[in-house]
Amino acid sequence: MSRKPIIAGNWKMNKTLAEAKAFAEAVKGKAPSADLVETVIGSPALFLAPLAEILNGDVIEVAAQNAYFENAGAFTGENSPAAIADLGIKYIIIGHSERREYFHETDEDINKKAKAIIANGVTPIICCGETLETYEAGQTAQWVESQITAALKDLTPEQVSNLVIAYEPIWAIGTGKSADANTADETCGVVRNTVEKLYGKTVSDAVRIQYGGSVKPENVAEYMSKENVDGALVGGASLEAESFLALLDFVN
Ligand SMILES: O=C(CO)COP(=O)(O)O
Repeated sequence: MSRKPIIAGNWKMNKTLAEAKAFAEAVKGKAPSADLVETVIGSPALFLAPLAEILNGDVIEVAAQNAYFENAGAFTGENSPAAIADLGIKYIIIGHSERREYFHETDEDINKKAKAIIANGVTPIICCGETLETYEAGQTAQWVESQITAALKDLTPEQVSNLVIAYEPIWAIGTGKSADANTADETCGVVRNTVEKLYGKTVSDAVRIQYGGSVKPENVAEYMSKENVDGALVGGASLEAESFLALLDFVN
């Protein structure tokens, strides 16, 4: 089964407008062919429009880092999936552990967001992952299975086939302490088996699963060599243009 690799940067709450634009100008025209790998920049909402404009026609896609689950209304401070879709944005990251922890997002919210995003023709990148405590208690598989089952509730097989899921162990995010490639492969395998149990093998063979947590140019190829790892969701190492582009070198 060959799934197209997908490398996505997640800038989190970093950069000014000038820095975001300079980054886009620096990477424009430099990513490998979209036949080999999909390349995505996850930007704060403020910079989505200028990034989409600079990268219009380039192989690099832009992703939002969040969206609300309503298309309009009295929801001060939120951004709708409809408005994000209207900018030509292809992906929206949802359920990141930082959103779950600091902004109290629940599995139910994430499921509603997934549905609203898909209804607007955008692909969600749905994050899951366990705390250090859960990992050390040997409960990772049950935890991730439960998060994924809740996030996918009521989605159709076709919708799930087109999704991207990111497995990000919380203990490996921004810590420099990455899960080793076999552990990442094993838990991405748990995600795939969960999808298979819910939707069957055709769907689980199609869904793309990223690993995230201290991925760098030096270790990305090892993750990408694993059966169940189809991509990476990268924080720190996606912030500088040179390092971001170096994450794509594994295709050569
Ligand atoms: O949370 C992450 C990406 O969403 C991972 O962040 P780091 O790559 O900085 O560990």
